[in-house]
Amino acid sequence: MLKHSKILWPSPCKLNLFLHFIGQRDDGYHRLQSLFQLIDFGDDILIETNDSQEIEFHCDVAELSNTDNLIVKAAEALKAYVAQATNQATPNKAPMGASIRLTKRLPFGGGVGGGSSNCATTLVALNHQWQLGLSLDQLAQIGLKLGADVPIFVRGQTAFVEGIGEIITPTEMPEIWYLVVQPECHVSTAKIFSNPLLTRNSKAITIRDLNALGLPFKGRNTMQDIVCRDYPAVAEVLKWLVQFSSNARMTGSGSCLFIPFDNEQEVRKIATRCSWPHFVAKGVNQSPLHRKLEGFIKPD
Ligand SMILES: C[C@@](CO)(OP(=O)(O)O)[C@H](O)COP(=O)(O)OP(=O)(O)OC[C@H]1O[C@@H](n2ccc(N)nc2=O)[C@H](O)[C@@H]1O
Ligand SMILES: Nc1ncnc2c1ncn2[C@@H]1O[C@H](COP(=O)(O)OP(=O)(O)O)[C@@H](O)[C@H]1O
Repeated sequence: MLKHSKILWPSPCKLNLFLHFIGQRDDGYHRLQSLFQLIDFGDDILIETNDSQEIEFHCDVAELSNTDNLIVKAAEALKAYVAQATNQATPNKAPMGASIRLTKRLPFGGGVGGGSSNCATTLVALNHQWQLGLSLDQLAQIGLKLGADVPIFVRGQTAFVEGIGEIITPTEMPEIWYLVVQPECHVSTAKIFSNPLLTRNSKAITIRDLNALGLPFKGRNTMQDIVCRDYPAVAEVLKWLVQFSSNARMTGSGSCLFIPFDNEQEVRKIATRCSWPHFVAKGVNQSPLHRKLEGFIKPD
């Protein structure tokens, strides 16, 4: 019989240290190249499994407290995948119920991937707690249908990313500090992607070029100029950040911006002068989610 468990899981965020587009697929989706830096800061997801077949979801943010949430969608997608994989003649009767509570710290729709990370954490956590034994590959496949950035969080490693987010090459980055600032506006990802001025033919690079070209910090986010033009609140934060670092940059399709720093004290001092919502956190090569998972799997 399945032993029930109650576990608190981390759901970290990411920063795109550079981001450009090298073409479009037949379905219109843009083929990107990016360095996804995982960050040791994020939401918490508390999962308690139970004997029902129901997914119960609670969240401290009213706006996200509905079944449209990527957490609920992840749990349902996992159940559907298992149901399909199980021989119909001997349907899987194992209880797949859970009560899930999200504590939200990450801005949503800010380009830090909070929703995608919540989705990935739910897949990885429920696979562990329901003892499904699916591989990270299988979980990434399920996740990709729910969002392009989900597989990166399922893999849980800082990585050079291609395709629309499904081609992932882990790479080690210096584990430095970041100040992440959230301008007072929400950027529509779809709107930025549909802007005719967006550069869609950047020169494709290889992972070897990362060092040779001085990337990621010498790279750029090709969405940044368009977002700054359409959203003055983003331009205002960028202007404030560039006085502290020439590497100030937007993450994803915005609206959040960041500056990298080697020195924690220095970045924390700058943060005290920041009047917009913000956080300071460290870049990590391995996701805190996978560190937690390893803790369960490692022998004593
Ligand atoms: C560009 C990135 C980099 O991380 O931005 P952020 O979401 O983090 O800000 C992501 O890959 C964003 O992917 P994702 O988060 O799945 O985008 P969605 O909001 O689902 O996409 C909204 C719309 O943007 C377009 N879209 C999205 C991804 C992509 N590679 N090409 C596209 O053309 C599609 O029209 C899609 O319907
Ligand atoms: N658990 C969740 N956390 C955050 N956003 C969610 C969640 N579930 C669904 N969403 C929806 O997904 C959208 C994008 O979320 P998010 O991944 O945080 O954006 P981004 O990739 O720009 O950081 C949000 O605006 C929200 O409407």
